[in-house]
Amino acid sequence: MTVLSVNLNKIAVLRNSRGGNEPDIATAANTCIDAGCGGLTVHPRPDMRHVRPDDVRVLAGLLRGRVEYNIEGNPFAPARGEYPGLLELAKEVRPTQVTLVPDSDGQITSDHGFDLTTDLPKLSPIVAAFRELGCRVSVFVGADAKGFAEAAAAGIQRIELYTGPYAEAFARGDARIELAAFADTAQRAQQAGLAVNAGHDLSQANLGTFKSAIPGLAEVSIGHALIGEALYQGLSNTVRAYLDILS
Ligand SMILES: CC(=O)[C@@H](O)[C@H](O)COP(=O)(O)O
Ligand SMILES: NCC(=O)COP(=O)(O)O
Repeated sequence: MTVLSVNLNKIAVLRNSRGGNEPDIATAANTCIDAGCGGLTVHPRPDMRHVRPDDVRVLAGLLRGRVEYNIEGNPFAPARGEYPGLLELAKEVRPTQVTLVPDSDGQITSDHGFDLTTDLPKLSPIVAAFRELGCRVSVFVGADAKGFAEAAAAGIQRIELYTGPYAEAFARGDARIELAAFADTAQRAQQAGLAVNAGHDLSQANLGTFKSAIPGLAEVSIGHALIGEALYQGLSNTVRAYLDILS
């Protein structure tokens, strides 16, 4: 069974566009949990465009003992203003999982993973710090990733496959090359003892094909497409509700 972890960043983006608290991230979280998701994901960034540190804290209280909590971010991004840094946030809220992503400042969204063959020496101490807090540690990587045995020895427990290139190829009509690369990477990671997560631009259109190609896929985190699809799938009901009020 692959866990669906719903990424709530886009709820925060919509809310932040106006200030105030609508749409409310706690209501969205409860709705996803009631619908049966196995986890919730947030990706706070120092620029505060998405989910903010206070959201991370509110969700921690709301989720505890109900579903898994996955916090994504760059562990090397320094504290800035209200953003205390990923390790400090994890110290406060003790998520189930942290997913380490090498986002640079100002990046619109995540577009690459860590290179385990060169980044492991700098990742190792921070991985140990997260493990000491009791967090499962996953590292965001691309389809060409290597160095899994060394990553496992450093305490990394999972990889998250950056599926953006797969989603693009699928949209172009032929993702066979990308799927084969991800399947090979997943198998090599699993053979080294790492579990395999995946995420970025997964959607109702492309998820089934991806899941079929990756046996043992542990978790998918999905936000952008899922929230967009929720608008389409809920829009007619909502228009009808307004018409009822006006009738
Ligand atoms: C690591 C990853 O792929 C996601 O965390 C993604 O970056 C989140 O999406 P947003 O760009 O919507 O914050
Ligand atoms: N880790 C990927 C994630 O949380 C969601 O990515 P996206 O579905 O918003 O592209």
